Amino acid sequence: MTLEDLGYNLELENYRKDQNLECFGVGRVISEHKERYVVKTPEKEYEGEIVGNLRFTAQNRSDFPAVGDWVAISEYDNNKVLIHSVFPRKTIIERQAVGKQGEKQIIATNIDYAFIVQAVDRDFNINRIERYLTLCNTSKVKPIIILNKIDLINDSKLSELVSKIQERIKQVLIIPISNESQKGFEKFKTIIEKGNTYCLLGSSGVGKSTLLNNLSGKQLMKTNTISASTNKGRHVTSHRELLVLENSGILIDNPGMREVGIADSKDGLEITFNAIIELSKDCKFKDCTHTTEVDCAVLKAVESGEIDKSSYENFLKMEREKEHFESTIAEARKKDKDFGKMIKNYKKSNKD
Ligand SMILES: Nc1nc2c(ncn2[C@@H]2O[C@H](COP(=O)(O)OP(=O)(O)OP(=O)(O)O)[C@@H](O)[C@H]2O)c(=O)[nH]1
Ligand SMILES: [Zn+2]
Repeated sequence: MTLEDLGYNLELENYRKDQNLECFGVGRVISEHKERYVVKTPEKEYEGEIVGNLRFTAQNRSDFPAVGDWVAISEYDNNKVLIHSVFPRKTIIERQAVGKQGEKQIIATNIDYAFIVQAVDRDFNINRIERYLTLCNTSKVKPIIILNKIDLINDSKLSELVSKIQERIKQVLIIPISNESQKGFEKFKTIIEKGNTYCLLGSSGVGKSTLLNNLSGKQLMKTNTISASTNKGRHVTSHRELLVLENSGILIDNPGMREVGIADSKDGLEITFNAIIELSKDCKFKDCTHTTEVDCAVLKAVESGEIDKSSYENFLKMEREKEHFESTIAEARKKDKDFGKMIKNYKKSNKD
């Protein structure tokens, strides 16, 4: 295995030279739990710890290493390294931090492509695909739609579903597959390229773990088909969150990725709902909400069928969520500021 197999490239190497990091080794973070990292190099997997300087200069959580990061390291014990710095990230997938309104948490970095996995049975829902697409657009990760479990339907039903998606989502590759019958896998495997990093997005039960096992050629993730326990259908997550696939490519799959929603998606929404955004320039009012206004170009297009009604409703829903999210950030910032002011006044009054 080489560093390139792990996704290393010339751009990263140039950065390393520019920053005079050549005295350090290079590795990729493959898991993180409470500031304990596992760093992978072509030779080994190390336990990683960040150096004090990195901790002290960190402005916030996102300056700490995350799964997918390239880091400058030095070995200090047989299986241990110190992490000195984090290389610039090409892409970032993040979500709202649990319990912390308006704060973000990085789930993974440097992902090139996301497989948006959806099953053709009960799970099939184009709104949900749009949701994940928006996340991809926000994160600058390129999307590919994987339609799974096609063994459950016939070919004509499949082409019906594919054209339904294509009506609303243009220019995204759709690959129908079945883990069960292995149909579609040959084509699927050809799009996975060496040096590229992928992730799996999709709701619970669509077959992500099964797919991962199929791609890795090993049983890495336990899928529970029969489970007597209370948490039925839950898999046991293996320790490695980044793995090098059998033939080529790197796949990141961690618990956070499975719970990801939409965080800050302004630009993302604009790309996903490009047609709506374009039309809204023709609305009579600049601040048109496209709900009740007269001479609203968007509403007109929905009426005439030019814009899909469900796509429009999904757009409004995501806009509302985004606004809510942005106002919680603004509130949190204001609180911080007020607190800062209070401290300042306090210090001042103590001086006087
Ligand atoms: N018929 C059929 N069933 C499948 C296919 N792929 C996966 N399954 C089944 O779907 C169920 C859920 O699969 P998982 O791989 O655990 O789904 P997951 O997306 O990892 O779900 P979480 O672990 O909850 O996120 C299991 O019972 C699988 O055996 C398929 O191609 N066809
Ligand atoms: Zn409008």
